[in-house]
Amino acid sequence: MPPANTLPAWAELQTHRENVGKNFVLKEAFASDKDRFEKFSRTFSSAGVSADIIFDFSKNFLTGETLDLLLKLAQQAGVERKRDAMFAGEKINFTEKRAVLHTALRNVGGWEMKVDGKDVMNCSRGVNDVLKHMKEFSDQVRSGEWKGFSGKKLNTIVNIGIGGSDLGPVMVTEALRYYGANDMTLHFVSNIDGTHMAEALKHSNPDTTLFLVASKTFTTAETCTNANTAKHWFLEKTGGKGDIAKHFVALSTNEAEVTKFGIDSRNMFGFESWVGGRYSVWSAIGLSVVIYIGFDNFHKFLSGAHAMDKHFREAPLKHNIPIIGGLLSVWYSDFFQAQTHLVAPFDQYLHRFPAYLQQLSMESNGKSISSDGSSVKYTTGPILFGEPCTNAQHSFFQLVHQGTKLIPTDFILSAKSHNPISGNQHQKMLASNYFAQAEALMVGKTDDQVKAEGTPDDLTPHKRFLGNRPTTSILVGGTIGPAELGALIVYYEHLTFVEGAVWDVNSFDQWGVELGKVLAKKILKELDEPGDGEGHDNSTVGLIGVFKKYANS
Ligand SMILES: O=P(O)(O)OC[C@H]1O[C@@H](O)[C@H](O)[C@@H](O)[C@@H]1O
Repeated sequence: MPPANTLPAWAELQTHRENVGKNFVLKEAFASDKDRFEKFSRTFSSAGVSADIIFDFSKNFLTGETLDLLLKLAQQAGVERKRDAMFAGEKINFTEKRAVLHTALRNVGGWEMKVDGKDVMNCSRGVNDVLKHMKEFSDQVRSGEWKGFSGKKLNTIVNIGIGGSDLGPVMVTEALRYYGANDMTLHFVSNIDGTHMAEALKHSNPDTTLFLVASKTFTTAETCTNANTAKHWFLEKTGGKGDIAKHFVALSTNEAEVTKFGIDSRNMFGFESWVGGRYSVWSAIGLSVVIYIGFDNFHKFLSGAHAMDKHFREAPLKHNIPIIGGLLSVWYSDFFQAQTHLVAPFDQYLHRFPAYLQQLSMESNGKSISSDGSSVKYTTGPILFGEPCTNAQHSFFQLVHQGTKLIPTDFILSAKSHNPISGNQHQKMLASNYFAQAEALMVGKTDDQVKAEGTPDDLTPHKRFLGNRPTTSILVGGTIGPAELGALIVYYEHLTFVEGAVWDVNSFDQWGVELGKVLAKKILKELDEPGDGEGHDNSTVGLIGVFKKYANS
C-alpha cells in the first residue's frame, strides 16, 4: 500500500486542516448548528446488548466535510478490505504470517470462520469445544463438585500470567465484580517481583487454591518462574501430598511446554496462534472470568462483543462507530500533532480499563515501520492513558484543562449504577461531573468571565480556561453488564484496527518487547558471575557493580 501520507485524501485533509480545522471553535459550531449533537452522535443498538450505547462525537473538531474526507482516507487506505481480510482469516499479521481471528472466539452468531480452510469454530478442540470445556470446568469449580486434594471446595483462584494473559482477566473481573461469586477470592500474579506472588500466597490455603497458569506461549520468563514458585509452595505446604492435577490448570497454545511443566493435558484449555495476547480475554485466557462470573454471564460478554463485531463488519462507514473513532484518532494524531489519547471512565468498576487499553493500543500501534518495510513519515500510535473519574479530576486534569497539549479525551458513563446508594445521590453526582468535564473542556472560561467574578488583573490569566478541547462522550443507557462491557472493549479493539490500517503498520505483532527480554537474560547470568558484566556501556557496568555491592552486603 502506498504510504498513508501520499494518499490523495491525506493532502485534502491537510488543506482542510489549514482552512477549517485550525480555526475550528467547538462552542461556535454548536451555536451555529442546533442539530450538531444529532448529526455527530451514533447509537449502538443490538439484541446482543441489554442497553443502547451512545457515542457522542459532536464535541470533536469535526464538520460534515471533515468526516467525508476522513472516510475517503479510510477508503483509499483500504480499511474495509483489510477488515474483511481479518474476518476471512487471511494472514494479515504479515510479520508472523498469522491470521488474526480473535473475533471467532466470540462468534455467537454462527458465522463461518476459517483459517487455512479449516472451520475454527467446529473442528476438534476448536472454539466451541474449548468453550464447552470452560463451561463444564467452571460449573464444577463454582458448585464445589471439583474438589481439592483434601476434598474441599476451591475458593481461591490465582491467575498467573502477564501482559495479555493478565490484563484482560484482571480488568474484566474488576469491571464485572458486581456479578462475581462472593465466596471466591481472586489474585492475579503477573510481576516477577516476588512480592506479587508472596502477597497472593500469604493468606491462601493450598487445600482450597486453584492456580490458572495463563500463557499463550508458555515460555514467558515471568510466568514460568511464578508458576514454578507456586508449584513448589503448593507441594511444600501439602507435604508432597497435594495433587497438581486438582490444583493447576493451564491456559495456553503450547501443549508440549504445559506437559513439561507437569500439568496434565486434560487440564489444559487451548487456543490458537491466531489469537494475539492482547486480544485473548475471549479465549481460554478468560477462564478466571468464567469461574468468577459464571458461564452464562461470560456468554453475554461474548454476545456484546460479537454484536460490536457485526456492527463493525456491516454498518456503512458513515455510521460505523469504531471507524469514526479510529479516524478521529488519526485526525488528531497526524493533523493536530496530538500525542495522547485519554480514556477516563466515570465508573469505579472500570478502574483497570485504561491499563487494559494501554496494551491494546500501544502494543498494537506503537510501530514506525509500514507494510513495505520502510519507516513511516507520520505519527502513529498515541500514548494512551487514563484513570477513573472523578479521581482523575483531582489529580492530572489540571494539565488537561490548562496545559499546553491537545489531549483528545473519551469519557464513559452508564446511566444506571449497580450501586444506587444514598437514593442514587452518588450516581447523580458522578453523572454531573461527566457532563461538566466535557462541557468545561469545550467552553472554557474567558478573561471577561474571570474578571466578572472579581478576580484581580494579575490573577486573571491564571484562572483563564482556553477551552476548545475535544472529547468523545460514551454513555451506556443502562448498567454496564457483561454484554455492554464486551461491546465497549470491542469498540476500542476495532478503533485500534482502523488506526493501524490507515497507518499501514502491522497492529498484530510486538517485536518491540523482545530486546529488553534478551538483555535481561544475559544480565541475569552475570549477576551470579564474578565481575560487573561484559560488553555493557559504562553506566550499566557501574550500576551492576553498585547493585552487587549493596545486594550482597
Ligand atoms: O501469554 P504469554 O505468551 O505469556 O505472553 C504474555 C505477554 O508477553 C509479552 O511479552 C507480549 O508483549 C504480550 O503481547 C503478551 O501478552
